[in-house]
Amino acid sequence: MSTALPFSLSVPCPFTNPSIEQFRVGVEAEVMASSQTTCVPVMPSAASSGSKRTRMHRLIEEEGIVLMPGIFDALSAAVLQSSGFKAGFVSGYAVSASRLGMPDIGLLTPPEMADVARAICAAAPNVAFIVDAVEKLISSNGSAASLLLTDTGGGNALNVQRTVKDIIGTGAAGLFLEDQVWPKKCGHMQGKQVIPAEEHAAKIAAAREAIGDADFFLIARTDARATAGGLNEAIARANLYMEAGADACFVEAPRSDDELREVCKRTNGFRAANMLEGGFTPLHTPQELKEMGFHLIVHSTTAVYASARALIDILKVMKDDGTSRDHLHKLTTFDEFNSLIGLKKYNETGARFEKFKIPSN
Ligand SMILES: C[C@@](O)(CC(=O)O)C(=O)O
Ligand SMILES: [Mg+2]
Repeated sequence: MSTALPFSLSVPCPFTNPSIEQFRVGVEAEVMASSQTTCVPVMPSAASSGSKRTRMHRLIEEEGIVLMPGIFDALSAAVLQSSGFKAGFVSGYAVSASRLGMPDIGLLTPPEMADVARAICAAAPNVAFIVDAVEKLISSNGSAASLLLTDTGGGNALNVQRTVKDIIGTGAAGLFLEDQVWPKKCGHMQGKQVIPAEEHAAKIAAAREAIGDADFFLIARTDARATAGGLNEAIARANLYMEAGADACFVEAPRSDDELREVCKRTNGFRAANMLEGGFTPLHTPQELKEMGFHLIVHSTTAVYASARALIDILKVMKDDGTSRDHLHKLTTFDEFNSLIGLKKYNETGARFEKFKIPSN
């Protein structure tokens, strides 16, 4: 069985053998070497990730840190755009809930996610969206059998390339690609497992190749913090994925401010953080995260939780009172809502073509 990576690493790297034991030895060596470094938030360049400058690179340069609230359908995307956000996150957690009414445990399929992402990008064309890629692996639980399957079939790279091209086709500005074993779970749930680091690095390299010249930003996520290797392994993985061609890394679910700082101190390139209410990671403002050394923030669940809260509350009113008339302040008005979804613009467009109507006598 071949163990070579389909790309070359610019620094000596311990991660070329699929034995997870040897991977851990490499992680420990990296920890020893990196413990000498200090935390200085620096702005990486597009060139440092080996990719070209994209919409997302420009936003990071302009804003210093980019806040991307998670949204889940065309309406929430329209609200995001009208609120003045330049970037947003198409959250797998929230789409799974809104499209399927199901939890974020790997039930959403790639075409369902691409379909939602397409509607979102069309509804909010001024916003740069990062899509939480849904991407099923052929098999990947770290066992010899699964490695053999993926090595001989090369299926993961092909599936990743198809996913990436599908998401580029939706009009999105980038995606998250994560290293969880399928079926994946929300990063703040228990019982997560990750595929071998080399396998995910190969997927990142395959994604980079599929992106080609497209204006598209690749964020490599690792969920290894939740596994036996802990934060050290997660950091080593993030750096490996950056070497493989990611534009930014995302260490999911650090458990304290110290861990957030450690991620910034020891990972290379642009960094993303996830502020999930009720999750493992302490919540911070963009300024606080910027000072730590982050460049991108997803607030994955805020909008879907707020929507659910609003629906629960108003539907209780309806159940109890049978009318909304004493609670209109909790609703948008008729005019406000129509304007949100662009009625005026559609009416104007329609009017421009009315001259072609047959005159009535
Ligand atoms: C970011 C996330 O993947 C949630 C998570 O796993 O923490 C999402 O789908 O919004
Ligand atoms: Mg997700």
